[in-house]
Amino acid sequence: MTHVLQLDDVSKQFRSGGLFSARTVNAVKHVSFTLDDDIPEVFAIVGQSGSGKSTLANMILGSEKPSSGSISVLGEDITDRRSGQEKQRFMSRVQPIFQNPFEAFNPLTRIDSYLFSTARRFRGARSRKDEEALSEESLQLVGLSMDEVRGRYSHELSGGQLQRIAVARALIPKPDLIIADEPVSMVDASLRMSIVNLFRELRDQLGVSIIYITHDLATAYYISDRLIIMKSGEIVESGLAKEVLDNPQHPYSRALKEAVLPPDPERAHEVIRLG
Ligand SMILES: Nc1ncnc2c1ncn2[C@@H]1O[C@H](COP(=O)(O)OP(=O)(O)OP(=O)(O)O)[C@@H](O)[C@H]1O
Repeated sequence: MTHVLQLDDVSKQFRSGGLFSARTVNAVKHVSFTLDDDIPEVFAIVGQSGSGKSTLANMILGSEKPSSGSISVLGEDITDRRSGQEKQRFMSRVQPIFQNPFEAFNPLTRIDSYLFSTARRFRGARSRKDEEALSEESLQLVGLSMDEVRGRYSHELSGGQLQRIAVARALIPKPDLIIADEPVSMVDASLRMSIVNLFRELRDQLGVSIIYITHDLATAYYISDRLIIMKSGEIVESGLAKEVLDNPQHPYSRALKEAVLPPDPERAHEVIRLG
């Protein structure tokens, strides 16, 4: 069986401070987990600020190198990718969605040009007609259309629309895995559920796996199949979302659940709607 993603005993240390006050931060400690190729899923990484979620995401995206351990995507170890071609192939398989859509899109650049350049780079589009067709196909998957996006700039669209466009852009290369790092924290509370629900729809329609990184246990419980809970760089609990949240074992997971979920977790979505 191939794995979409396999992390094996991954750790990351950062050294910070000056020459005489240097200290080591253990941002990620001995993290292992696997996402199987034949079972697309929404996999949540949950933890509070500083728990190591973004460092983990950056290592999976290849922008940080693990200090130890290995990461492989579809059976290929990503830590020793060399050529530009290999990098390009990897990027088409693993696509990111960032936290702040207003920062992800330059205010002076038309939004459609991000879609068009992704279509050229990853799908070999040669004409405007091809770029439009591939962009339209992806926008339709997120409930938008080229007519709503064509010629517009980021300030003319809402945070929710921009984040949907970011998802559409990430879908153009036909990735196997999407890494969404706090994708709804900058989006209006009333729109959050519709965006996170989109991840489940994409899992079912396209068979793409999604790593949903969040500090928000309620949305994670509501949309993910499996989750891991991180604290100080370590996984303190992992398993099927429902089983972990219905019966948390670690004191930290229990405290987190009590802090954010109503007594009846089936009603988690009500809390989310209230924001
Ligand atoms: N480049 C870096 N240099 C030094 N320390 C870092 C660096 N990046 C992260 N850290 C430290 O590693 C730890 C984990 O940070 P990380 O950003 O991964 O956590 P997080 O769970 O994503 O938090 P947040 O939600 O606030 O981004 C923190 O103590 C952070 O200060």
